[in-house]
Amino acid sequence: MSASANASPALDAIAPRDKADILARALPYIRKYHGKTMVIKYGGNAMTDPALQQAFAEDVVLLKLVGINPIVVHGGGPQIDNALNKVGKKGHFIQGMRVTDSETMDVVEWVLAGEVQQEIVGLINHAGGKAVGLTGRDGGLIRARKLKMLDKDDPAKEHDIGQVGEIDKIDPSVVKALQDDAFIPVISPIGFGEHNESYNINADLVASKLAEILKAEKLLLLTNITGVLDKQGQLLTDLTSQRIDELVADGTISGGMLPKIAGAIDAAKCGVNAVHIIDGRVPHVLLLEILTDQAFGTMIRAR
Ligand SMILES: Nc1ncnc2c1ncn2[C@@H]1O[C@H](COP(=O)(O)OP(=O)(O)O)[C@@H](O)[C@H]1O
Ligand SMILES: CC(=O)N[C@@H](CCC(=O)OP(=O)(O)O)C(=O)O
Repeated sequence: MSASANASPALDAIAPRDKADILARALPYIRKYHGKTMVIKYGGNAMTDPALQQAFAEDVVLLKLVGINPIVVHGGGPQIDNALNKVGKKGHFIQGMRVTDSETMDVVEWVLAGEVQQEIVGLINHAGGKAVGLTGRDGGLIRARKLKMLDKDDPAKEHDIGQVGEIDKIDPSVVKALQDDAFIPVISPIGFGEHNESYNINADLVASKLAEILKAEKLLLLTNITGVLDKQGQLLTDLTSQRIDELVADGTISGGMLPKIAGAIDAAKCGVNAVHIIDGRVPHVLLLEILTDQAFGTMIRAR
């Protein structure tokens, strides 16, 4: 494919000098982030449009080629729902986590580690990168245990949500080896337990923990909304731990945003410099977020 295959009339209309200026403005960011790790959570809801998927893959490859280390953790909630529907089952969530009986676990594994992961790997490789798909089993990456879920209104009450895991330990050696060797790891959020059983782990929580363990410079959680919204639907551009507690307590943050925000705040508290929840529906949002001064979505700060 020639470099001009992606040209658009709008881009062609920009004067050469302005084009050069736009490219040159990325230099300070490339210098700042060269050699740094960025953990990117690619949400299942953000990966439904082919043009956006291609833009995502191009961004990941470009970051790698300028010396930044992207690590992709993918979700696939809607894709799992579709597969469950085909076998006559309906997805059911409690506090943002999928209730996972053993039949559902089988579907989760083949959808995430099969269809979804391989599609992302294929797109990145087609864009010129060297992506490698992993699950938490590979190289002993994610050891997990059964999640103990307490009811958010009544902590004396416990929900049994089946084979949903919480992370026990991350061994990042396989990820480090791959990233040092010019590969781009693409990780499915599946862990293994002490009896070799599989666990379904929320992808935001995997991305957050990996960002912490890898001492990532940034954690970017790509989703299908502009960021965290208040009760009136306005974007909240900056959130602290205390404000998040209030928004969870009064029900402003719910559903899939609950594990996302929990992971984000943990990563921020554990030293990840910049944690952002951003809109994966914006084409090339990764390049815009990392290599320009454009602010996107919600930034999460420990204090
Ligand atoms: N306060 C909030 N601000 C923004 N989104 C919220 C909020 N509370 C709940 N949500 C829901 O969380 C969803 C994002 O979580 P989720 O569907 O799990 O996305 P992903 O697949 O990207 O992880 C949003 O689309 C929205 O429906
Ligand atoms: C326990 C749990 O809920 N696991 C998620 C894993 C996939 C995921 O996190 O996908 P998104 O990022 O697209 O929501 C699930 O089964 O849907």
